[in-house]
Amino acid sequence: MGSSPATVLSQPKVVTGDHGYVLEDVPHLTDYIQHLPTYPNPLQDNPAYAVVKQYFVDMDDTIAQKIVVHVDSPRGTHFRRAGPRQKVYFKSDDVHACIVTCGGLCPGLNTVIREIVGSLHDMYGVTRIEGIEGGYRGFYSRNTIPLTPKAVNGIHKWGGTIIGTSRGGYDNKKIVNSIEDRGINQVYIIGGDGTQKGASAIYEEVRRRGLHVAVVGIPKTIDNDIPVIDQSFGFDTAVEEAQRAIDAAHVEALSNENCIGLVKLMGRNSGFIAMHATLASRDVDCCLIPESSFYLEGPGGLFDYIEKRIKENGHMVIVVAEGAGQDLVAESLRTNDDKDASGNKLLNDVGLWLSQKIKDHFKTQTEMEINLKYIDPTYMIRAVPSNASDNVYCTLLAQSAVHGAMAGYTGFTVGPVHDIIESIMDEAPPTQLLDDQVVDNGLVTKEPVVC
Ligand SMILES: Nc1ncnc2c1ncn2[C@@H]1O[C@H](COP(=O)(O)OP(=O)(O)OP(=O)(O)O)[C@@H](O)[C@H]1O
Ligand SMILES: O=P(O)(O)OC[C@H]1O[C@](O)(CO)[C@@H](O)[C@@H]1O
Ligand SMILES: [Mg+2]
Repeated sequence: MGSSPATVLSQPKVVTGDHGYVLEDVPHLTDYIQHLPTYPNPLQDNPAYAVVKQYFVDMDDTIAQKIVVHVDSPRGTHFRRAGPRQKVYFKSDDVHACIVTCGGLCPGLNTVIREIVGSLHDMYGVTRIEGIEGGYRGFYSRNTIPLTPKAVNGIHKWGGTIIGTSRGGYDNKKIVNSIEDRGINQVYIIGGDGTQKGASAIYEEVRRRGLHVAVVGIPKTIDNDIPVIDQSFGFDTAVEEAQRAIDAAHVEALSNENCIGLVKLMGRNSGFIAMHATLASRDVDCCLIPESSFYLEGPGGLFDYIEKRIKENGHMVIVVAEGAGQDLVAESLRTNDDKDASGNKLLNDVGLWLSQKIKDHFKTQTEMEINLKYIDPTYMIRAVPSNASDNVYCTLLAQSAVHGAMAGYTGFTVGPVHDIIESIMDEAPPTQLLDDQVVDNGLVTKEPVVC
């Protein structure tokens, strides 16, 4: 087996075809290692799959990013479909896999860990799987945790991550040295935008060294702020959990005179949790999100609206995403330039600030006496185990990641596009709204489809 280490950053693999067809392909080990041996996929001998007629994904299957088209639209961007391939680029006995979780907690982390272990073990007969403890820094500062099917059996019922997580501590050279020294050849990296930027750089360094190592990212963010994919895992659970806080705020608001129930929900740069929880609840009068600015005073301002709703209804419920109104908070509090260990800007507490502003306004500017009940369930919505639908989703993601690595793909992430799981080039996902999302009256919505 010959290898030729690449000296420059890998180029995006883009394949074009007729009628404006574009395939954003994912890197493969054979892009930089020649003459890699292949093996038949052991799944073909697995009795569990004997009844399935076509189990393997056709090598040419790709999925269109946009499914709303016009008669003369170009075929547009496509992604490679994830799933098991007929040929694999690792002998099961030779696989030495590791899993790491980084960034904030998210429901479903343990399910993904469990299902990576289960897929590697049950589908491919892999027995050497280790957990990297406490995020990226664990690669070079901690011992690994052996992950067997028995060790991970019940963990999908628990919140958090059994291997721990952290922010900061990213050292590309030390991490890749550790991968090389330990003889690890499959790296599963579960985390958000920061983590995936780190994963992409790990892939580049692995490639530069010409290593037979597959690097796979599994996108995680409770904020659901990843473009391209339909939804991130744990989001459904978080929205469900947020309902409890909104329900409590509504009960308080209903039961007390002139009462405002105010709930702050997670969402640093995006209001997806706040918006979905609002749409699901139907008890929320006003939802404030980072994507849409608002103002407090004067006609059309928030105070004006609160006064109107209280007069009409005797109560109201407000949901505010943690990243909303940061410009306004910064005007009245000191500018906060603090950052967390990963370099993320630390936000001012919009919930407390808004509570105080509303109370002050009604006390000093109106005759109306109000009651305000503030609920901050921040960590409660992400420290819970994943719900049933997230569990199924996490399982599919984990299986797709394992199939992709076994098939020799590397430097990619997996995620659903139109409910079909794709392999997507591993590059930093920007945290911004997609083209087909519209902002209207403080609410962000995906463009509706009429069937
Ligand atoms: N640009 C980057 N390059 C390399 N590593 C990074 C980069 N940004 C962040 N990291 C590393 O990735 C890890 C996780 O980053 P971060 O704390 O920002 O969480 P995240 O993955 O974005 O998840 P969350 O959704 O919780 O924000 C940290 O160890 C951090 O040092
Ligand atoms: O307090 P921590 O653990 O840094 O995490 C808080 C952040 O994590 C997130 O949930 C993203 O994972 C953000 O919504 C939030 O700002
Ligand atoms: Mg992040």
